[in-house]
Amino acid sequence: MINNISSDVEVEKIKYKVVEKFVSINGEGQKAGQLAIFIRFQGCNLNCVYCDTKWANTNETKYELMSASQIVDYIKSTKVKNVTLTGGEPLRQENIIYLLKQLSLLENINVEIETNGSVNIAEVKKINNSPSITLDYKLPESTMEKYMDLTNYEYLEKKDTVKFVCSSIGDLNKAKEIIDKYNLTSKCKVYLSSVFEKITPAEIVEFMKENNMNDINLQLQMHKYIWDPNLKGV
Ligand SMILES: C[S@@+](CC[C@H](N)C(=O)[O-])C[C@H]1O[C@@H](n2cnc3c(N)ncnc32)[C@H](O)[C@@H]1O
Ligand SMILES: Nc1nc2[nH]cc(C(=O)O)c2c(=O)[nH]1
Ligand code: SF4
Ligand SMILES: [Mg+2]
Repeated sequence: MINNISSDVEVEKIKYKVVEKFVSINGEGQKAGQLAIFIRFQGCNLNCVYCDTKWANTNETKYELMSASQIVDYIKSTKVKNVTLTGGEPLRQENIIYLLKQLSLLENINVEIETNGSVNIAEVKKINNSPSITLDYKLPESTMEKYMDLTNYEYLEKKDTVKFVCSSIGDLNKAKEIIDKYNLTSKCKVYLSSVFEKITPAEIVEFMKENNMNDINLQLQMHKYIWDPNLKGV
């Protein structure tokens, strides 16, 4: 994290590793169906079995080094008002808090971060006009459950989302247990999503009906239905 940034020159030296940036419709989350700018950062501290962006996580991946002001200029050039920061794991980018502060100053721009649930969000929440957070809880079949930082649930606000990406009925049972234990529906939005081609949306709906899961949203990754699910940049 960078403290006491003293000059514009110093600030321009801070660079973020961007593996792709594009405009599409948001296929996920509270702004699903709306135009959004995607900034995808390189590298991740986890390795989920189902990860659909493993290519972004390797050291060999080509990336563009962008300063906060270059990212801001790109955002302004698109004339699109929703921004999704994703990856990889965006909150593992060095000095990401500085970028988030710059983005929080932009008028009429709505910023959200997709984060994996293992990184503490306390510093993000200290920012005025902080971005909304979509916080994954990595379920057993991801093999990454042991890394979840459950202290993050103290900071959740109505504008945030906890998302459970499910591969099986076992995962759904675990999601329900966590939702109930932390009373998540009273704190923020709660989404259930399917690992593409591992469990059908119909099976998730059946589970929701059987378990009276009110105040919870089923989420489909819309972009994977619109385009080839393996296509980058959409
Ligand atoms: C690629 S991740 C990047 C952000 C962050 N690392 C995370 O895991 O939240 C963005 C979102 O895609 C979800 N995702 C990744 N692979 C998926 C798949 N095969 N099916 C459904 N969702 C997937 C993740 O769970 C996460 O919610
Ligand atoms: N269209 C589209 N919507 C998305 N919403 C979240 C995405 C992500 O990879 O985090 C994503 C993505 O990759 N594409
Ligand atoms: S945390 Fe996100 S980017 Fe990292 S491996 Fe899991 S799904 Fe992929
Ligand atoms: Mg994606």
